Amino acid sequence: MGGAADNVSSGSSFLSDKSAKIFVAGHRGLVGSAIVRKLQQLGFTNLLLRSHSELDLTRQSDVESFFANEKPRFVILAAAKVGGIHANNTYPADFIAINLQIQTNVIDSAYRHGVQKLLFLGSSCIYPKFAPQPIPEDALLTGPLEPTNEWYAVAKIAGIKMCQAYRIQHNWNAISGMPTNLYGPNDNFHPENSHVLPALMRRFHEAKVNGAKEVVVWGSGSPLREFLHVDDLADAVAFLMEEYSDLGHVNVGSGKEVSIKELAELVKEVVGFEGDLVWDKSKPDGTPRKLMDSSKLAELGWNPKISLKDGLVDTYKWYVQNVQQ
Ligand SMILES: NC(=O)C1=CN([C@@H]2O[C@H](COP(=O)(O)OP(=O)(O)OC[C@H]3O[C@@H](n4cnc5c(N)ncnc54)[C@H](OP(=O)(O)O)[C@@H]3O)[C@@H](O)[C@H]2O)C=CC1
Ligand SMILES: C[C@H]1O[C@H](OP(=O)(O)OP(=O)(O)OC[C@H]2O[C@@H](n3cnc4c(=O)[nH]c(N)nc43)[C@H](O)[C@@H]2O)[C@@H](O)[C@@H](O)C1=O
Repeated sequence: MGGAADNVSSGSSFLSDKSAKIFVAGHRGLVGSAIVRKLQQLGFTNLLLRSHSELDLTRQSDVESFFANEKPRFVILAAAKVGGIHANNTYPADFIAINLQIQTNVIDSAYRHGVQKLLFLGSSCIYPKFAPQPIPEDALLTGPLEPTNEWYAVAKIAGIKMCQAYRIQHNWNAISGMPTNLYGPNDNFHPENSHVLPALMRRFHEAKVNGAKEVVVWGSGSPLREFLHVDDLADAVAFLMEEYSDLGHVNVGSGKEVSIKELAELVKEVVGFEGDLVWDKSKPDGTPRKLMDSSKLAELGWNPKISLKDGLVDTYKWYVQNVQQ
């Protein structure tokens, strides 16, 4: 099959045709749902959406038939096996296998069925555990990974490299964005398998409602993390689809870091829990620090807008209206 090489030079912009067919893979998740909201705000009218039960992206022949039949013009790949430190550490086989399957099937089928441009989403965990801070894009593959999520990270690194390889060999327009830790509406609030921010929001909320005196928080509280509201990420994705078509992956962060202790205090305040924090030091801390250098994206012309405090207030409002019992 011919692939999409001709489309790289077609020159038409992402934003110029609001009737272009765009496949948003993973549209019911945290990131995919924010991207759908953003594209709808921008006026796109032809979004191609399939739930996991309608199309299992780990099934190569189903993905192949889907692309052959639907022939989307753009693809944003936000479907993945995703979880926090505990899930990554407990299900390493799922995190490496499912992610390799999804991204390999989608990227290869998209190329072979004439997709004009694809954006792959990785994660800040691709970088070495002890990378220089803030972490520049060229820190990739310069040292050992954080053991709690190396399986997921290896899959994500393979995704970046696959996009680069298809660009080099086929002149195909595949790009990669590396978001920092995200949060917002439609996050996963599972008590064990979620990321820290939704986990704490739920735990503090339930403690407040039940009149509990204390809440357990994992680890030492000292690790530093950078958080970005998912609506900012969705805005950056639309920006990259329009403005960026090159080999290197692009960091997408807020540029602001907080310790897990500071985050816990902030979530506690936003939720309105008045009890104490108890630290469970038997749980892993993970990477000590993970602040990305997002100056490449800033130089291209994009910057985040939503502060952590405002984003937390917005997310807690959403949680109370949509998730809590
Ligand atoms: N959340 C974060 O903090 C960060 C996320 N990212 C990246 O952003 C992307 C999206 O993450 P996020 O939105 O948080 O994850 P979510 O878990 O919220 O959403 C993932 C989506 O992928 C779908 N999916 C999973 N497996 C399959 C499958 N086999 N076939 C079809 N669909 C599938 C899920 O559907 P279902 O729920 O039905 O299984 C869900 O809609 C990922 O690539 C992730 O690596 C990067 C950095 C940080
Ligand atoms: C986005 C990124 O997310 C994962 O990496 P992580 O940044 O370590 O993610 P996390 O949100 O799960 O934890 C952050 C910190 O917070 C502490 N912590 C406290 N209390 C809870 C708690 O209740 N739940 C969780 N999950 N963590 C807690 C926890 O011990 C850790 O020190 C990757 O696996 C990978 O998926 C990835 O790319």
